[in-house]
Amino acid sequence: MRKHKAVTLERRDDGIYRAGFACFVGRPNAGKSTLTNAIVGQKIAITSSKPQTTRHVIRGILHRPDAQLVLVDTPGLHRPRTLLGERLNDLVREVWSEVDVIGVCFPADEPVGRGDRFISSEIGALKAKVIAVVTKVDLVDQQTLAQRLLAVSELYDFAEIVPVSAVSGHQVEALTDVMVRYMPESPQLYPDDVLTDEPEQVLIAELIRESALEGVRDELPHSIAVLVEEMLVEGNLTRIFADLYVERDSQKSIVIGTRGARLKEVGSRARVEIEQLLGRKVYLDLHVRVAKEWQRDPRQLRKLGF
Ligand SMILES: Nc1nc2c(ncn2[C@@H]2O[C@H](COP(=O)(O)OP(=O)(O)OP(=O)(O)O)[C@@H](O)[C@H]2O)c(=O)[nH]1
Repeated sequence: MRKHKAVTLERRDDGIYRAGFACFVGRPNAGKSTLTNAIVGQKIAITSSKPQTTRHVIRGILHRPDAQLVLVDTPGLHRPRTLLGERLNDLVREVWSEVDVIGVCFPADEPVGRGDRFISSEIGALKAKVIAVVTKVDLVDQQTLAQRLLAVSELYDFAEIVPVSAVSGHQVEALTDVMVRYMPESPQLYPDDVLTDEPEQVLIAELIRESALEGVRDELPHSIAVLVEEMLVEGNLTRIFADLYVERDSQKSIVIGTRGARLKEVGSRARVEIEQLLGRKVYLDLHVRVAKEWQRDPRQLRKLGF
């Protein structure tokens, strides 16, 4: 995933080392997290077929001999209905003002819509170079792709428009090349071996959250938060104690399932992922707790890391 030989040789000719920050934005489900993972080559952001599951700003770092690309993964911008929604939007704007390149993602398998127009109208006055990324091109035929590219080009004066598929890998390298081209000349920003600067606990909490969201009803995603309370390393084993917060008792029963069957599934699925992340054996202890209306309560939000 991180081999960019041909490109690297070409870049090195100009002898300039570039480094900087980039982020992908776009409507929910546009494929931002999957693309971030495809570029960095390791599962660091959380993907899900449910919209708006990426909450924390997670950075993935692409290291090349000629450049370093720091990817900042933001939650989707949306109409805020709760305090959490407002904070998420503030966070998105903060990230946008700090990056060198913004890649606006448009899923090739859906027509350009109101959400896309809204986002394109919000990115105008920033210092960053704005490029368009047409994602999931493996899902459409050439004709549909051509229509999308045209519709996207009419939305905004993008510096570039790059069609990609994070799943097949098509054009992912070309995309990183374009992004690197817009990075400023800069010394290396992070040491070679750093892939993300998110603390382990946050990544683990996100993996648990992703697992808990699988197969639940559409209204639940925003109501689940996960907090890793404790991690104990014992020889080859890491014991993790985590709390899964929901807003109402009824949601608690959904998450737990009949005689705890669902929670057990959530736990085993998450454990496999966490073991992959840590490269160690994991014992996972999950508790479901009700924090009434946590999304509207500043104290609870702070406790849960927002
Ligand atoms: N076929 C195909 N599916 C993709 C591709 N990229 C992403 N997907 C799928 O699209 C869905 C959404 O992808 P995500 O990466 O979670 O999208 P996102 O934009 O980060 O979503 P939010 O966090 O909700 O904003 C997932 O089910 C992915 O597997 C792609 O290149 N091809």
